[in-house]
Amino acid sequence: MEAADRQSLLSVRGVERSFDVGNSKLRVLKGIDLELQTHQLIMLKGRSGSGKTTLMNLMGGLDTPTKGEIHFRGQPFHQWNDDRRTEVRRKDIGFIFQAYALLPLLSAYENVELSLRMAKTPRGDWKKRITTCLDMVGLAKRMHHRPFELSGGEQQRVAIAKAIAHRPSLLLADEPTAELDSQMAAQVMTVFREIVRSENVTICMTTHDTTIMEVADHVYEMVDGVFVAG
Ligand SMILES: Nc1ncnc2c1ncn2[C@@H]1O[C@H](COP(=O)(O)OP(=O)(O)OP(=O)(O)O)[C@@H](O)[C@H]1O
Repeated sequence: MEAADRQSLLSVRGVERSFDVGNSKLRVLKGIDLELQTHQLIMLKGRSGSGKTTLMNLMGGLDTPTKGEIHFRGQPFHQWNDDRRTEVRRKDIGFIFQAYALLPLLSAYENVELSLRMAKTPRGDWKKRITTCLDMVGLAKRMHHRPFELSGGEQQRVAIAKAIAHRPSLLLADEPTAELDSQMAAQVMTVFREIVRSENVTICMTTHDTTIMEVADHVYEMVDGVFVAG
């Protein structure tokens, strides 16, 4: 992908986020600027507690900034109410967060189906899309297995299929390789690179793993609520 073919997807400008803790304010993000363009794989690194997850929650519209602006596809995300952000989230953003993990009683196929249902994708398109997504992550043969019948790496790949099924333009992944051994982590990264190329999606993920940072288009390093030059 040539840089000239990319377009702005998400822009974070001067973003701050504080939390009330008892009688005091905890300043977690202290002025963040970040630009995501289409067709990119971007990584956020930083020590535990530096504010990465807080930023990802803001980028995904799960939370709103105390100060600053977030524009998603040129729209003022930071000014929208919960309902409007939820609507965008269901249709145009995918998450691989612990809290959005697979439902244990549903098969891989049914887990992926769930995001199409939530995004109100026409039912007639489900089967083909679910099969395509599970195929993309190399799990077409195991689509009727439930999570407990799959390895950690396979479960994470089902989570990827689930997160991209509704064709989001942004995929946010919080530590998607943290629980995986290095071989499985490498597989997940291969899938990520492939879907950035084929699915018209931008991926922004957090990681502590320096070995996988090589495949990123850009790595932002967060230290104590601000980015430092990497
Ligand atoms: N809702 C909240 N209320 C109060 N404090 C919060 C809240 N959310 C996050 N924090 C605090 O903000 C700081 C940053 O947390 P955050 O989860 O963003 O860090 P992180 O860089 O993602 O760390 P990790 O790598 O461990 O996930 C922590 O000190 C955390 O306790």
